[in-house]
Amino acid sequence: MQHRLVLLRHGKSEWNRQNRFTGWHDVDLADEGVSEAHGAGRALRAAGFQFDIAYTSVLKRAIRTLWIALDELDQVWLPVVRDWRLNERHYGALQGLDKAETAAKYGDEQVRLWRRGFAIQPPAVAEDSPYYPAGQARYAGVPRERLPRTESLKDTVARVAECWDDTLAPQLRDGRRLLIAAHGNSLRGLVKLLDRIGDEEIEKTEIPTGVPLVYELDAELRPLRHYYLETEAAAPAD
Ligand SMILES: O=C(O)[C@H](O)COP(=O)(O)O
Repeated sequence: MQHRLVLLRHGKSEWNRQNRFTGWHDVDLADEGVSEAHGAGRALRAAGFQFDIAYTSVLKRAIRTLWIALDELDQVWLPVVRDWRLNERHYGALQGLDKAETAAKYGDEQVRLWRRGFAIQPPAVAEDSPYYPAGQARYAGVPRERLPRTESLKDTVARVAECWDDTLAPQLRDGRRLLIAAHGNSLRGLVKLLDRIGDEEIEKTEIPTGVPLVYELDAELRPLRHYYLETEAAAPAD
């Protein structure tokens, strides 16, 4: 093993709890999600993990999860980079909708296609929608044409791949130990890249909230194995 990389999906959020499509909406952690974040940090510390740099998105549910985990690791001094390309997938006009009500309105199959179809984009938000990110201060440095009104998983994978190529992989090659606190679909995208999972196959990959996923990589950053740490909140997933 040459490198170890830890991926951590944020703890359960208020809208996860309410079963609402969240996407780029900046919702906070639910109390349960705060507990999950503490459990993740304690599991990492118990397993002896230390990091050189952390990456996260510009959404508070991931940032706060990282802060809590670093506090448990006694590494709050760690350099942290917030990169919009690690944001959750933008869910377009579905953001804010209850997933069950949406299925009742459009049918289970349509919602399944929107949620887990690889190249399918939900309906886009209008440019005057509060869910259109252009004009929000946190995206001031992002060219307007890059800011989505909706995204497929394919779109999300493309921006995560760019972040991997220009930032994450070079850090690993330089021997730095990375902790990445992000979102269900941006991490599914990273896992897809690492494990070379097919466009159809990725539908079966789900990542639990608040459970550290450890990747052991060879010198060429190819995965040798991956595993979840056991946390107080969750036994290792299969
Ligand atoms: O953005 C959201 O709604 C969730 O974080 C991910 O939702 P999904 O599991 O339906 O893609």
